[in-house]
Amino acid sequence: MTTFHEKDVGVLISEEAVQARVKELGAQITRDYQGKELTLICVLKGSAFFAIDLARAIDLPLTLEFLGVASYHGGTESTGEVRITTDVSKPMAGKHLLIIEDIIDTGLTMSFLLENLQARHPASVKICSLLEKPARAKTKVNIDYKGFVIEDKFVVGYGLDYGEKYRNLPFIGIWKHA
Ligand SMILES: O=P(O)(O)OC[C@H]1O[C@H](OP(=O)(O)OP(=O)(O)O)[C@H](O)[C@@H]1O
Ligand code: HPA
Ligand SMILES: [Mg+2]
Repeated sequence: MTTFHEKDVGVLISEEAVQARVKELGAQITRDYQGKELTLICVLKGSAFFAIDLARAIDLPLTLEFLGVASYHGGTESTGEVRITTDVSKPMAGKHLLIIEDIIDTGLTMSFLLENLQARHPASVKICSLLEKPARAKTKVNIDYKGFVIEDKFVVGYGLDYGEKYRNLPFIGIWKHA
């Protein structure tokens, strides 16, 4: 049992609930992309755990790409400046892209990603996010595959960090000191 977090983090969405929802999303994506060549864009670092679990829940021959961006720099507020830290390994032209995110909070990261990827002339771009926090939205993002809508709390776990910590918790938790 992991217990290091208990003073600082309370459970919001259990490991079981997260895993059940990942399986449902995987089944839905499998149905929707039949006959298409799917490329999953795992947005580092936050979506790494979700993207890997989701990839295993999709019954299709897919390609996995990693794209690193950062704007929170370990804190609880977006700096508003999104930077690419690692780019994908191949041209994205003509591909069916599904961007995988852990959370859409202000929406600034996803707006940046959409604009950046659309400029590479893919066949299609859709969005899959495990979490949406609508209370903080600064720009409207249409999420094609959504895991859970959450309240206006800073969350950690299952890829999400505070100061680079807590990504390895298997559940979504609320950071108690924000
Ligand atoms: O909707 P937004 O307000 O833009 O917030 C969402 C983004 O912020 C987090 O990334 P972060 O910049 O913390 O980098 P990380 O994934 O490496 O933690 C998260 O993983 C999303 O990518
Ligand atoms: O609530 C959050 N937690 C961790 N990282 C984040 N990045 C955007 N929102 C969050
Ligand atoms: Mg972060």
